[in-house]
Amino acid sequence: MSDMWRLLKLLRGEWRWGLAGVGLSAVVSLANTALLGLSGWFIAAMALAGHGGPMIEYFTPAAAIRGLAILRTVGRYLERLVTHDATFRLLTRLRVWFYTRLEPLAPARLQQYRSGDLLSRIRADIDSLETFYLRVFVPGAAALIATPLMGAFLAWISPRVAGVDMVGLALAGVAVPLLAQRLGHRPGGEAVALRGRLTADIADLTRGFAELTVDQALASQMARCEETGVAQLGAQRRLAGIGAAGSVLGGLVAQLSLWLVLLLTLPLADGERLSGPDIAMLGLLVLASFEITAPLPAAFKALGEIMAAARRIFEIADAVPATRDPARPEAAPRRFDVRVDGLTLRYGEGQPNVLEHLSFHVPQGGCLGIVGPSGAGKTSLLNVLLRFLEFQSGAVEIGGVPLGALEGETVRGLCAVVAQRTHLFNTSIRENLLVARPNATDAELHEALRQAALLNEVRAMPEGLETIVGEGGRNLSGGQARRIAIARAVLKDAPILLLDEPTEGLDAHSEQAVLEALTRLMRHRTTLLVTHRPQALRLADKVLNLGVCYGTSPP
Ligand SMILES: Nc1ncnc2c1ncn2[C@@H]1O[C@H](COP(=O)(O)OP(=O)(O)OP(=O)(O)O)[C@@H](O)[C@H]1O
Repeated sequence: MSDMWRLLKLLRGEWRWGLAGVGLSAVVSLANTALLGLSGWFIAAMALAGHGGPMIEYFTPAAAIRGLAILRTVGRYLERLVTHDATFRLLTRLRVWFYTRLEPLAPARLQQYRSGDLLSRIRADIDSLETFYLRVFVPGAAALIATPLMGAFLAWISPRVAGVDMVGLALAGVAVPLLAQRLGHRPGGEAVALRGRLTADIADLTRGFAELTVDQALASQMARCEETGVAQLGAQRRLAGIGAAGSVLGGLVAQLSLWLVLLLTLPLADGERLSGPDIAMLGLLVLASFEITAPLPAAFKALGEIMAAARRIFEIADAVPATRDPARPEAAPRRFDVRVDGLTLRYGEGQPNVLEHLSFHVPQGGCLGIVGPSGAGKTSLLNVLLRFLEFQSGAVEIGGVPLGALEGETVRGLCAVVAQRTHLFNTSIRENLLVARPNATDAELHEALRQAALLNEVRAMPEGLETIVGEGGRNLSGGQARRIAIARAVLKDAPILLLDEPTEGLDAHSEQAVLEALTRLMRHRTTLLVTHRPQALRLADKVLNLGVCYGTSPP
């Protein structure tokens, strides 16, 4: 119930549109029911008049029928317009809300999620929440408004007919939907979880296509995707079956109510307490009134799926970011030496310390090489400096200002990163460079490429700066991708450089080109260089061996 309440609260921002949609939906349902009832009465009355029965004045009912038909058509059009507009507004609001919750979690708190699963939450799960408004909230609230009005009108003509209709509507609008919701709870949850798993499996398949092909594991990964797909299809099929059974049951209740109303009212016709046309009208009113509750079984069947999607969204939205910005942040420092004093870091309660009592000082413009075995905490240290991770004890300062007193954005604005893996977007070299400085001129881009020792190679490409780098930069060599990262760092012109294995995986020739570019880049910048390559380590003034410290300044 608390998840449902939170979902309703998310609608709050669009409550005017929401209420307009509900109001229009209720009006359309009532107009439709009245149209059918009145038409039945009119046809029956006209038929009786044609057979010598009482004469009727037909202008008024004929005009009312036309009016109701117009109201129904225009109302339905407006209802679609308003509810769909409200849905798009809601989707925009939800996606922005979710993104603002998601962003501070990256990267530390999102590492536990598979990227495909996250994508599924951002896209498909949010779409499921949209269903909550269109398929659950609007028809449910419209039924709550229209049903009492319908009951009051019928009770005015015949309390017994009203009683039958209300019992029928309670069965079709409450009991059947609740049953559908109960039955749909499990397959709905399964369908959402399987959808996330399938997206993640497919993302793994496409990303790791080359490796899977080489290791002859493509068939097994595809079989895995197919297995998940089949399971998801099974859950969807069960849900569709429940929805269909709900509709059938609702229809059955409507038909039974009609028969019951006829059984109750036909004897009254003899006593002339109800005319023949009145009976036709009552029967059709009762039958048409079930249109109000018709969408509810399918909607409630979808509730399990919707709530499972909501829980997946709330799980991310409620996660606490790894670092919090201070309430009163300090201004960016003017000096850029880095001091670490007694730093201890672990990834969670009960987890071992990754870094323990670590101390060093890198003077402004100096370069500290960092070495250590795999798992020693080199990347974790860089992530602390980027304010991606909070540490347990000790002090970290940039230019004498404690890291915790600065906003994450400020800290990251002071740092440029060149890592082993450069994220390249599947677009032109120009766009990939503009990430670092969106308003850079062509001359600045060329200068950055020159400093990164990449200008001649880009000029030799037929498309030059407009060359598309391909998915994950696959049209470029590893060395070229690394030098794009260096060109980005040049464009960013940040005073602190964090280099994480910048020459790893490169051949001797590419390594030399990257090292020359790095030497230029590091001039006048404070650098922390994580590497185990002897060539790269020569760039460092001092070396810190995580585990064994030597050559570092005293804290
Ligand atoms: N998100 C995380 N949650 C829990 N433990 C983590 C997380 N990230 C890293 N670790 C652990 O922290 C330790 C240090 O990892 P880190 O990646 O910093 O080491 P590293 O020295 O950079 O290793 P490598 O040279 O292999 O990249 C490892 O034991 C690793 O398993």
